[in-house]
Amino acid sequence: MRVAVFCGAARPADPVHLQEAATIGRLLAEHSIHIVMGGSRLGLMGALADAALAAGGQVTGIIPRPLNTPRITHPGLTSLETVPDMTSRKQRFVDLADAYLALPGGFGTLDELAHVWAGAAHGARARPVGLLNTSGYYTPLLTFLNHAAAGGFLTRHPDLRLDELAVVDDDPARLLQSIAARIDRPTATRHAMATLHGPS
Ligand SMILES: CC(C)=CCNc1ncnc2c1ncn2[C@@H]1O[C@H](COP(=O)(O)O)[C@@H](O)[C@H]1O
Repeated sequence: MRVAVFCGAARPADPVHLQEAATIGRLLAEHSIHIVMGGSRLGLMGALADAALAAGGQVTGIIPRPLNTPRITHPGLTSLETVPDMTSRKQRFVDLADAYLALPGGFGTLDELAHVWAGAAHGARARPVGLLNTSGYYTPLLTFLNHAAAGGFLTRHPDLRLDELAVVDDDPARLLQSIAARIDRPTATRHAMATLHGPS
């Protein structure tokens, strides 16, 4: 089972975001969930990958060729795929992932989230999306999405419900548990993720 993780490449103002990225990386690795991510050593991406690899996890980086430099690319990933550009990378995330997780991030993270939401809105097979809402980071975005839904802008696909867009939690283990409950995949994987308990 693979989870695509979207998260910031920048150094966050509050180091709690790096700690939470590391916690998510470790939890995914401990439950043998293969991580697919942007492939960078920078920011939350680096913290997540370092922790997952230290816990024996599998981490695949998908990196656009122009960004594949020693300064940017994580040197220890279990596999690295280069793609021509950012657009191809977003498609690879969709091709590979059984679920998506967004940690705090900037335009790149928002772009990746919007890509999967837009796909679901236009009828692509919906897969669970989790938002790690550390310190309420995503609360303003959720307020905006409710505003957009109230304005009638998110309902192009008749089956799309706003509460299905994302599972939101500020606790990494609880978030992963909620995602696990929604994954339309083999029971063994669901069972592995369902053993996640509480913050650690
Ligand atoms: C110095 C420089 C150009 C660093 C950028 N280095 C990057 N390396 C790998 N993936 C990235 C990079 N920047 C953005 N991304 C993608 O966009 C997201 C992060 O962008 P952001 O920091 O949220 O906006 C990640 O999920 C990743 O898939």
